[in-house]
Amino acid sequence: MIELVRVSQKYTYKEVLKDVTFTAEKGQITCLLGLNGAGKSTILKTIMGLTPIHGGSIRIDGEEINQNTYERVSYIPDHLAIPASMKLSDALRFMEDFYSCWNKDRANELMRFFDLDLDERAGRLSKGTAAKFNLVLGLAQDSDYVIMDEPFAGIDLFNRERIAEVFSSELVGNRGVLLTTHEVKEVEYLIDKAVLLRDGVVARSFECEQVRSEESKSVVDVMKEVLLT
Ligand SMILES: Nc1ncnc2c1ncn2[C@@H]1O[C@H](COP(=O)(O)OP(=O)(O)OP(=O)(O)O)[C@@H](O)[C@H]1O
Repeated sequence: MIELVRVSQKYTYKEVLKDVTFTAEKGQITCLLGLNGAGKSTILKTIMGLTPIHGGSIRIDGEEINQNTYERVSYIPDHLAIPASMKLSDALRFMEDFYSCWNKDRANELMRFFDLDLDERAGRLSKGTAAKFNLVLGLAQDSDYVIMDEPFAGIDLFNRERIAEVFSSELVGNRGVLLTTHEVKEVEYLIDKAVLLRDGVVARSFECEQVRSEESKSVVDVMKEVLLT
């Protein structure tokens, strides 16, 4: 389980996260939701140790985050971070050399799943194709958790559906997924748990199925109630 306990974070004097507490479990898709600037990307970066925290703690399967825990978590940022001139085949080779947890078979399977061309260069990919290749780079690592920042941003409906398919496939399997998205209406059927953030504070976190059955509300209904009032 990824566990944040009373995490706070500041950029210079601005307090961006305040006492953030929630968990993201293995085998579940947990979604961080909130308006622009609520602190979603900052939370993902703190879990990956990319930005320091000023209070609280972050644990992965009970262990405080450290160099070893990063091996268990793969991070898919909101942009493809490889040189534009690099061929996809070279990027895959680079990842294989760099990551001991790289799963070559899964990488090949994902390339086929998304129908990606090994000879294409990163800089020539459309936004949707770049997003798919970004998922390949993240999901081909044998990690226990996958963290994704806006995997659906700017992607057309049909490509979004193709990307969403991967979440319920063996390619994600029993891993824990923590993601952010603004496309909640379209993908809420995928989400097990929602964590609503308002101005760096967890305003509510809930199991989506429970809210559907007990309160007859969708995730968007709860978001409107909690974030817009
Ligand atoms: N490097 C930085 N320096 C200073 N402030 C920052 C920095 N990065 C983010 N912030 C501020 O932290 C707050 C949270 O930003 P963050 O990117 O985490 O929000 P978000 O919920 O992911 O937003 P969005 O939905 O627009 O992507 C914002 O007020 C933002 O201006």
